[in-house]
Amino acid sequence: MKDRLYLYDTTLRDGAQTNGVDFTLSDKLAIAHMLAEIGIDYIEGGYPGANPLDTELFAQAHSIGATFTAFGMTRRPGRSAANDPGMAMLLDAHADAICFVAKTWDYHVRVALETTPEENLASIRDSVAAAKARDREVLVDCEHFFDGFKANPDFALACAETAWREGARWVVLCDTNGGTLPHEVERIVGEVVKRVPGAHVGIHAHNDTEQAVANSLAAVRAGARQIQGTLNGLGERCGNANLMSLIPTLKLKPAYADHLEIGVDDAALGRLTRVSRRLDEMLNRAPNRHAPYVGASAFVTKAGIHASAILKDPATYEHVAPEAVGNRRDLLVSDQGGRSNVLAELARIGLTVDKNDPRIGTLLDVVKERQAIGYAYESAPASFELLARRVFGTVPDYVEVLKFDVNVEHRINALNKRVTATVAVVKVQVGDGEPLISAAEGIGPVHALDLALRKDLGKYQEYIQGLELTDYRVRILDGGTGAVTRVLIESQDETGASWTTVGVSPNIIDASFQALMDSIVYKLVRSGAPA
Ligand SMILES: CC(=O)SCCNC(=O)CCNC(=O)[C@H](O)C(C)(C)COP(=O)(O)OP(=O)(O)OC[C@H]1O[C@@H](n2cnc3c(N)ncnc32)[C@H](O)[C@@H]1OP(=O)(O)O
Ligand SMILES: CC(=O)C(=O)O
Repeated sequence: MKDRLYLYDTTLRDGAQTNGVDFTLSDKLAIAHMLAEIGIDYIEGGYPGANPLDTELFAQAHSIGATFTAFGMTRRPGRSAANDPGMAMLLDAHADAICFVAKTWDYHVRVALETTPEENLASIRDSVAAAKARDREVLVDCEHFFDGFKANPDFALACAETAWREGARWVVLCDTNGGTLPHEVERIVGEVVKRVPGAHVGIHAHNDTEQAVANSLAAVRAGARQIQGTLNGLGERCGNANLMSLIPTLKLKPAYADHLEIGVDDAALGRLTRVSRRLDEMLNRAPNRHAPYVGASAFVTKAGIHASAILKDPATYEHVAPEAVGNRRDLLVSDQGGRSNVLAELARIGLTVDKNDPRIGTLLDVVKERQAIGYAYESAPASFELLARRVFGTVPDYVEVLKFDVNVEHRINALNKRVTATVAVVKVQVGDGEPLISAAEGIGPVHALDLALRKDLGKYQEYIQGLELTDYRVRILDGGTGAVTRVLIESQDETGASWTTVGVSPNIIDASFQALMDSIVYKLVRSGAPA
């Protein structure tokens, strides 16, 4: 029989304290449903009464499917629970549970609360009793517990024990300032569980030494049975324990999975990567590619020696299977790779090639030469695909660019306003016909060039109608022989497919033009345009 370990999500409360994060009400509702769907036991919605959004959330969020929890502080010193407006908001909120934050460090009681240790203990007692009287499940977040324990263990333990004896189901030990180390957490939680049963002890770790996940696991090793954390590690300052790392660890690592059970099933585990990306999308943040388990690079290898072994058996260089968390494996082609990376990439793009084909070596040499002058094929798979298809002779000569010209003019117009006008002209040869000349005005040189290029490609025009440039990134590189510019362009088409191409040149317009041309030719190849 496995021990049940409970997961408590505080994305909507501590996560809302993240610098740069501002949830809307619909974000909060969507996140709450997403958390319930993956099997999180407790969802802390926010702090009713602290702001109109959180108050409204508790009016609207019903039947979430997890224990929906309201957060707030214990009664203020010198007031009764019945006469504390903050407590009243908390007790009136439509929540299944109430989580009180309580002081447990005597220094904080003196300096921040400006009261006595006895009054703090009374405040914990009264607050828990008031919530119990309203039939709520009660949790007490013991703020600064670890720092408090180091300064005055008797007082910190008295606070935790008071909460427990008054009927709190959970006494949650908080590493509020995030400075405690795993061996300290394990030792201190070990002391707490002698006084409060581990089945009622939780951990709330902040990530200020990047050990919030390790600290949470250390607490579990010492007997704690609730972990508080957030999606993608959101939270005050450096964040909270990242549930996207904790959940797979608890599910997939025998040290935990063999004796502990969480509410997340295997199917939900397989949706974790999607959940993580969805949160970033809502927050308009670029996902952390290097996030453990769910990051885009978590199961990607550039190294040739690794790729060669992975092709034989992925377990050689993977600690868990990417599919378990809904992620995927990728072997990239770059200057760090060998024939195995190239073969894997050729298979991915659907080019069937004998593994002894000498052109594999040729392609690898070209990639390495071009990476040395600034190309980055691992970031521009569409340009790699074109390069590979050209080496294997499968890209038709669709379009030949005979000339292009960009003119940027800055002037004062008839209304006495300063204006900058950019015009690009492109001359291309398509098949045997007359050369085609197109001009376009854009908001900048690359925009103008893009518009002119795509204005008239003769018989290929119909294939590129839905093509759109969606991102443009420039980096100046110093390769030792003077600065060169690397341009990465992301494009999208009417099917929603997107791809990235690269151009490199000492001249930014030239680099952009190469990336634009690769994007167009890639689209023609994708669309199966005839030669
Ligand atoms: C470790 C954590 O993350 S705890 C959660 C922190 N999150 C937040 O603070 C976000 C939401 N907070 C808020 O919107 C506001 O701070 C409110 C509405 C809660 C309170 O606002 P205000 O009444 O204006 O008080 P203010 O924020 O200035 O100060 C907090 C007060 O609570 C008191 N307090 C702090 N913790 C506790 C506690 N655990 N129990 C009782 N009182 C407490 C402080 O001593 C201070 O009292 P004072 O005004 O007499 O000095
Ligand atoms: C409660 C809380 O967020 C903390 O102590 O860090």
